[in-house]
Amino acid sequence: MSEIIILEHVSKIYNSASGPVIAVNDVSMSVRQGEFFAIVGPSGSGKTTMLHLIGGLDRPTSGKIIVAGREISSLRSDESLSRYRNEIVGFVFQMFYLVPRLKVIENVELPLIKKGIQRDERRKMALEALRMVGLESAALKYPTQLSGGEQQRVAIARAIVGRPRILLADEPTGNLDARNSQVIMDVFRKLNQEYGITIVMVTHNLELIWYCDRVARMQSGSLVDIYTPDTYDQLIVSFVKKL
Ligand SMILES: Nc1ncnc2c1ncn2[C@@H]1O[C@H](COP(=O)(O)OP(=O)(O)OP(=O)(O)O)[C@@H](O)[C@H]1O
Repeated sequence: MSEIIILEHVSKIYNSASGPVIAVNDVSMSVRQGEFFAIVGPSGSGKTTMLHLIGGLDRPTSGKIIVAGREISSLRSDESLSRYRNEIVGFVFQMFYLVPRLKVIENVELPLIKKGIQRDERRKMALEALRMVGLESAALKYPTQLSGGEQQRVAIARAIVGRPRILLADEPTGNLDARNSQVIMDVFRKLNQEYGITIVMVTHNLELIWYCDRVARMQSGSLVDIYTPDTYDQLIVSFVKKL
């Protein structure tokens, strides 16, 4: 399996009013093509910052980030980072960020308008993305007519409509109950296994790690360890000890 995301000695320091904050501290790791990868850790440990660095939403202070063969840490202009985001990654957040006055299918089409894709093709691609998340039948509804879990599936369809190789998800089940969280994870598993999309997910919820191939644990900006299913018990114990 080849490595689609490589981080080499990556650090991110924010300058806040109370002085510099080391959000990510000298992290080196990689994610393999086709992997379902999670990042866990307590609040403030640097998980979201890691995801933003991988997704080109932010730039590292030092270190190298290579995604799909491109060194994104050396991209200087906002345009080149934005092009990278449009071509390679899709984002899903805890909030769904759907436009309430647009129909579901129109919400899913939005990233394609930015890419200049024609209407008929857009419709086709959006319907296919909705089919991939099992929501084709909701295409003509409005977001407010859907449950929270369904709205998150629409947000996922919007994230994958441009066929990204990597899906980055930040607490994607944070606003959902256990049942809907499970549905979302089943959708991720399908996208990962059937469509080969590499997934990197940040989560607080340790129940979700069982869906993942590997899990990185962050603590105070540092990568403490990487776990595989045969060592998830140790990961859970390390969390319980902190309670
Ligand atoms: N734009 C910013 N300016 C200043 N400090 C920041 C900024 N973004 C993040 N930080 C700080 O960096 C550290 C890591 O934040 P980050 O959001 O990555 O953690 P997290 O593990 O995702 O936390 P949570 O689980 O609460 O979302 C925290 O101390 C946070 O306050």
